[in-house]
Amino acid sequence: MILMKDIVREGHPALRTRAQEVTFPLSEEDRKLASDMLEYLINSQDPEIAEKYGLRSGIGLAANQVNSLKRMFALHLEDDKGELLSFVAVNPKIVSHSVEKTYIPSGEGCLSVDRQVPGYVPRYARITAKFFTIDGEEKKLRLKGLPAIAFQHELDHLNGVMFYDHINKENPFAEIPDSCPLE
Ligand SMILES: O=C(O)C[C@@H](Cc1ccccc1)[C@H](O)SCc1ccccc1
Ligand code: NI
Repeated sequence: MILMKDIVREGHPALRTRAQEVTFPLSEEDRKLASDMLEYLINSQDPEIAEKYGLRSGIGLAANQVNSLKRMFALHLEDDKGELLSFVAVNPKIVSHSVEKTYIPSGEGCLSVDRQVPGYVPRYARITAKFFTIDGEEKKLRLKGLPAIAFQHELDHLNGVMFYDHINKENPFAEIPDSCPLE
């Protein structure tokens, strides 16, 4: 199982390196990595397991964060209708997005960042995402709200981008044009 010691932190080169596309069929190693990443998120959201193993709660985890430069990330969260979104996205892309932006008023955090970095992180409010499942099936999802934000946060990791790269350096809480805060 993935533990906090397996998650690389700021300063590790993997967090600033673009991950490489995965080829199908996935190797046994890649399938295990995908399964372990999703398992981490599920474990981290279980209070007993999280306390027992000292896991920070996460709704997303990208391969770069466990020092693997493969274009894969896991998401495990409920959408605003209470539907569970739980999958590993392989070779994910945003194929279209709204002009309107959104942001979390309390800012974003990251399992690879052991500090608070205050400020608004502008994200597209709605996205159409395409990715492959670990079995090579192509999926197309329209996301909004926290799922859309999480997808963008994780896709950033695959491109070596950290959430605070998007924060206005002059004024971290400057109004974001054409945006609506996450409810
Ligand atoms: O480090 C990661 O990639 C996991 C991030 C993902 C994330 C951050 C901000 C906004 C959306 C996703 C977080 O640690 S997950 C923790 C979390 C939990 C609930 C809501 C927001 C963030
Ligand atoms: Ni992160």
